[in-house]
Amino acid sequence: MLTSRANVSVEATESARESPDGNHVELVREQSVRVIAGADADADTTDRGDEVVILEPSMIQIHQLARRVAASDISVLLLGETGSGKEILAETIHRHSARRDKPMLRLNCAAISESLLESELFGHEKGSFSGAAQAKSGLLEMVNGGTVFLDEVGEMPLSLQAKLLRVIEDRKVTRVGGLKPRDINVRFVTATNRNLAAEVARGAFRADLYYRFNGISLELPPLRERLSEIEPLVLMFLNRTAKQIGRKPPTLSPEVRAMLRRHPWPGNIRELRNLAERALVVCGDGEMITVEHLPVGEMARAACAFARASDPLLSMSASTIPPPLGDAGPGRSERQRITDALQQCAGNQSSAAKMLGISRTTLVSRLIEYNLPRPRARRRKD
Ligand SMILES: Nc1ncnc2c1ncn2[C@@H]1O[C@H](COP(=O)(O)OP(=O)(O)OP(=O)(O)O)[C@@H](O)[C@H]1O
Repeated sequence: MLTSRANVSVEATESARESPDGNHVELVREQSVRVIAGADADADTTDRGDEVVILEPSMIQIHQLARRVAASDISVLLLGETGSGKEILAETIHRHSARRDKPMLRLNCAAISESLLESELFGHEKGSFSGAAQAKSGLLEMVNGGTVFLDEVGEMPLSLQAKLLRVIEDRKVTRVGGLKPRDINVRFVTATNRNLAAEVARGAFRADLYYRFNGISLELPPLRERLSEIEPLVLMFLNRTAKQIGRKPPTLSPEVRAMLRRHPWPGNIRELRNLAERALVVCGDGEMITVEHLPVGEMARAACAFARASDPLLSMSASTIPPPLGDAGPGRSERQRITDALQQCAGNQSSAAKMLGISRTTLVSRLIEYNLPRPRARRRKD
């Protein structure tokens, strides 16, 4: 059974509070951090024993497929944005494969130089290059019988791609500076956040190696398309960090919950984890996490850069709203002017943009930048 709603419970409590204007009492729903149950034998955890949250139907499907695929020896290519959980999926594949009792080794192809990458993969003989004081077996030899996880494989230099292809086809590896080919038996799981097919098309990645790696590809959706997982993930990270530093688990304010759902999470779960850990250390013990505990400016900038990168129209619209005469602070007044204009135009974005003297796309980018809710499109009456 995959990690499911059953063991990712979010406890909700309701409490009565005076409204901000003091005129009435309102019910406030707070979600408190769940107590993470001990991992059951079949639950998904990372190799470090951290709990993995998988709630979104698309994610459940991918992890189920990964487990099915794990049983065969087919090579698997994992696609998805940075921080979306490719390494965790690679671990799942290894753990559910017949190679589970052998090692799984990871190599980040973007993190080291070409020559080091080659000697890490293939090993080297003594004296084969300056600094090679000892002979060293490479990853492919060391992991024999197990799984090699090549992360960011799209960054692998073409010359090394050719050598690796040879190794895969011959199932033999020769150390750098050596002559003796050694038998190897490894399964490749590779990952990239690039469009590898496009890299092949532009000649930056070898087509033959791409087909070797891409026995089957699994694509992880970005976190912004996994809305049901955002809050449980935040709560899980908060709970974990609170435990580590001996704090009471905090709760989330309704504004924070809304903000977390609106943010596009360009850094995906890694970004969310950092944000949760930071929020916990800046808020008081057992306090509710409010917007003040979040790096709002940083989030807005990241959201804006993301919107620009994913919408060429936005990147072309360089116009800014001209500041009105006598403005106190440009950031605050611009945000306020947008809110006012939208209110006056009953949420009609085109009219509000006209009123502000900017294009509709600029208005949308400002809404994202200032973390303002986008008004829903109205239906025309026939
Ligand atoms: N479903 C999940 N539940 C809990 N934690 C997760 C989940 N997915 C990812 N994480 C955590 O988020 C962080 C990033 O995940 P991971 O390293 O697997 O992403 P990635 O896609 O391989 O990133 P990159 O492309 O940058 O290498 C890790 O700390 C990981 O433990």
